[in-house]
Amino acid sequence: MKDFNDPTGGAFGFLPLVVGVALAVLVGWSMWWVVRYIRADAMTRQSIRQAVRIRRGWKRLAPMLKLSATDKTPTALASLSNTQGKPIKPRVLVPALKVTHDMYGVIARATCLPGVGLEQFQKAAPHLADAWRCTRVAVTQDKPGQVVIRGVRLDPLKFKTEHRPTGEVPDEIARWDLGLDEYAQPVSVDLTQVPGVTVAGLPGFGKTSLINRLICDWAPSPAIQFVCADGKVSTAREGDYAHLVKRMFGFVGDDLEEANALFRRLVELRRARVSAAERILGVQSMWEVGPSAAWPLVVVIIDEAHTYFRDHKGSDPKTKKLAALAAENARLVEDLVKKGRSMGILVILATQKSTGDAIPTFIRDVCPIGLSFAQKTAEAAVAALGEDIREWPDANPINLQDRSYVGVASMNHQSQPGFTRIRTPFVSGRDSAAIAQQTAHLTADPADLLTAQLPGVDLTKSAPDNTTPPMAA
Ligand SMILES: Nc1ncnc2c1ncn2[C@@H]1O[C@H](COP(=O)(O)OP(=O)(O)OP(=O)(O)O)[C@@H](O)[C@H]1O
Repeated sequence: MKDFNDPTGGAFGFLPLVVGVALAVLVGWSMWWVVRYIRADAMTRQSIRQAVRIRRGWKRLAPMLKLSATDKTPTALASLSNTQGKPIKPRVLVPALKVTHDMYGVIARATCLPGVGLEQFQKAAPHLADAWRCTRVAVTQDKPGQVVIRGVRLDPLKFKTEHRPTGEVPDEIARWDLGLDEYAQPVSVDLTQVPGVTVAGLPGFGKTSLINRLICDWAPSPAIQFVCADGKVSTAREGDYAHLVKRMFGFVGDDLEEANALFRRLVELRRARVSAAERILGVQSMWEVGPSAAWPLVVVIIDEAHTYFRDHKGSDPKTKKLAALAAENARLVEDLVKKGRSMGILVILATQKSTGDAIPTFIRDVCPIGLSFAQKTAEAAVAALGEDIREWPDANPINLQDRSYVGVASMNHQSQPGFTRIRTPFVSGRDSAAIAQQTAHLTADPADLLTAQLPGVDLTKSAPDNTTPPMAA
């Protein structure tokens, strides 16, 4: 019954209930954390403890690192309550910090303050790394008024990872998931509108595994077709692509003449597509409408590319013929890289050779994305990634020669300055074989798809750019 003499209106009657609810929430929250902690692996537990330490120490650490601001203007409340006219102490503002964790370390989000923004946090990053006991700390800004501080306790580049392809059609066409960067953030590149990619590196450091992943992730899409020239083998039954060949509409080994015929066939496909684009797609660039099963993105993989381009020196007829074939191969591949993009042709060139002629510079320089696994010399790194790598010593692939860096590559992307180091995952031969088997029925020759859509039309005649290069002597 309501007590009309109680001036609090009976509010204290609810106090036990409120306290009870608050305690229940606290116990529930603590239990949730304990369960989370117990279920986590050893590395994640360390990160949880690290995150707790960071939260606890932040109020003291921030002013020491000049990551605080002093507000000298008294608040309205302080002015009102200051009846004795004493000087009011300025307030020290500390950025609010929210910290989450993962197995490698912590991700903290801090609010900016007047005079304390991205620049100040970036300057303080080495000291934050020391105070938080991190191998490295990076500060970025993902929205105004807030910075993201990524601290890694362990070097993500040194932890081997594995990727198991799902066999599902990718959500986004032409997105290449590469792995994790040095801050354990996922790295992927958009290969739409990209004419070519180069992949270099010492033997056995992960080039093939990287390309395997691309094929396995993309193979379930009928809008993508693959073709391969592998200079390391003589037949498709040998080597790294033996199990993937089922998902390829063409394959050649180290025979220069056969490779030449394949490259010519692809250049002819490019020309036929140029003449058919308006009629079939209604636009001049495939990327305006995107690839489809009828007009698929053609991924041309040229592995051990130096086999096809290397200079053959000698005056005997056989050597002369090889030299002419190699020169023509380079011209044909240059054509594909320079003119294939808008027609939906993407060329991926891989090589373990570390000299400038492995992938001719006139081809390398038109490939906007370059990746290099370990290299032995500075010159080899330049041959793989261009002159700029000299200015980025931390990312130079000559520092990746330790076996713990098998699977780690340095990448440059023409749209961004600098280089990113990436831990790429291992893809097992068994998994890629299974994907190739499951998706083999999707394999189709893009030239046949084209003629099926325009029966009776001679696309080689109507092509505006129909001068097929002369056959090698
Ligand atoms: N991303 C990776 N993570 C861990 N280990 C890897 C990775 N990639 C490759 N490896 C290991 O290295 C071995 C060689 O890899 P891969 O065949 O991809 O090298 P490669 O650079 O293509 O060599 P080559 O130039 O001789 O063809 C693999 O069998 C595997 O044991």
